[in-house]
Amino acid sequence: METLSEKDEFCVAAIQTVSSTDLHENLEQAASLIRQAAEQGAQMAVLPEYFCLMGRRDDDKVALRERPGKGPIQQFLSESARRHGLWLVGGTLPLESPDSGRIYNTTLVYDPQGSQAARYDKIHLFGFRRGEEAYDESVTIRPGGSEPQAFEAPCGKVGLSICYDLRFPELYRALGETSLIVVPAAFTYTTGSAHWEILLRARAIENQCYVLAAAQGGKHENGRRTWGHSMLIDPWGDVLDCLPEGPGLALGNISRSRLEDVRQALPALRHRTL
Ligand SMILES: NC(=O)CC(=O)C(=O)O
Repeated sequence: METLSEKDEFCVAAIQTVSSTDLHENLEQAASLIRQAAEQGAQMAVLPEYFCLMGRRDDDKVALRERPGKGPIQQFLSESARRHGLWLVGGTLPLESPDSGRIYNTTLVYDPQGSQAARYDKIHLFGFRRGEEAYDESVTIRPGGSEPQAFEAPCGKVGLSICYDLRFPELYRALGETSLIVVPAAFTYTTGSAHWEILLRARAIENQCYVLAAAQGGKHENGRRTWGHSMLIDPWGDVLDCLPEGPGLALGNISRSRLEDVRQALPALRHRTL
């Protein structure tokens, strides 16, 4: 495996989708964007939360649940990683849980050979109520255990998190030092316009690492509107690329020397006392 010490830059892409209520249509959209990412040199691609379904009802995703290691969504992810020879952080998909009416909202990671390299079940479940807008993920989703999850890639350690997790900085501290944090997400238009970029940049600055966030972004068939603004942020907190709305990519390089420069100039990670 070629690592960053041999070659300083590792190209990553956040894929933004506007997913519909149709699984096959969504997989086709994802397939085309993964191909575009690979053609533009991405060695790792991240899909957004719920890339395979933005259902009309909250429990539509429960009907789509798969057993670990089995099912069309997992097959699609594994084959896509292998076909394009890239690391694929598979957004989220519904995996069965011990509860009858609830699923895990899970990120699976595949290596360039198509083998599963990591699994993370969303820990923090979104709840929001204001005016007509109301969300309560805990009705259909069982929270994951409190263990943070990461995997090793050629760019170094990659920490996993999903959407609403972004509001809980203790999760990222618990991951330890990472080169990159990935955030598949589907932030609402309301909360995203207020908080999304600030939260992402804060996580990059306080953990002195790259943050790659892949979002849903646009008006969905189910009436929802998501904020989009998929982006790559560097360890100084600068936004390297951002896609405001619509399907597409935010793309850029992870550089070991940039990570080291920021950590050396401002050794905040070493100054922690708690
Ligand atoms: N949709 C989410 O899980 C989170 C969100 O929109 C927010 O935190 O705001």
